[in-house]
Amino acid sequence: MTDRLPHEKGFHISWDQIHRDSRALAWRLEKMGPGEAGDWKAVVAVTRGGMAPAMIVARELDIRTVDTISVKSYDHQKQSDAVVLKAPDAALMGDGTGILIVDDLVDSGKTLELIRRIYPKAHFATVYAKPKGKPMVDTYITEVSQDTWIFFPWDMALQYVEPYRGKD
Ligand SMILES: O=P(O)(O)OC[C@H]1O[C@H](OP(=O)(O)OP(=O)(O)O)[C@H](O)[C@@H]1O
Ligand code: HPA
Ligand SMILES: [Mg+2]
Repeated sequence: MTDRLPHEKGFHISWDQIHRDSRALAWRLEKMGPGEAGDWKAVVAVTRGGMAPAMIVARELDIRTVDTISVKSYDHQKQSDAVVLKAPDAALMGDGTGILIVDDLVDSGKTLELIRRIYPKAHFATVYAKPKGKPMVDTYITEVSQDTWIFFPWDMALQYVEPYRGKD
């Protein structure tokens, strides 16, 4: 979904902000992995929005094994109609143990619900979370209200705005 509904508030995130928030996510996830050192086996980005946060998390935590999962959800149909378009490496994933799955945000929770069903033991992390989707996330940084639409820097461009006093 790309259009903002009339009741939705806009929350505009700059590159600097997503970088800071993704770093904060990484620091929170440090030592939370399984095993003695609390390390993660791999980071899996939920494409496409999870790729920038996943890269920043992987860099901060020095994780070199990074894979992707692509989920397509069909808004006009039922939740169960979300499908995996591209799966990560099966041998790497197993049941998800030791795997850190990263997305930019959770909204309805539909995307992560599907991924959770496939990898029940994985750890799910997002930078932003809306209340409805929160039960699907293990770790997140900032909560926004359900009626907020988050605008990410990769979907925006700098543009001219009229001076405030010039508006009618
Ligand atoms: O919790 P949900 O209601 O499932 O929504 C959250 C998902 O929706 C957006 O991705 P989208 O499917 O729009 O694709 P994109 O990442 O390629 O932009 C966002 O990046 C999350 O992955
Ligand atoms: O608030 C949002 N912003 C951008 N993409 C999204 N996909 C679901 N919710 C959102
Ligand atoms: Mg996405």
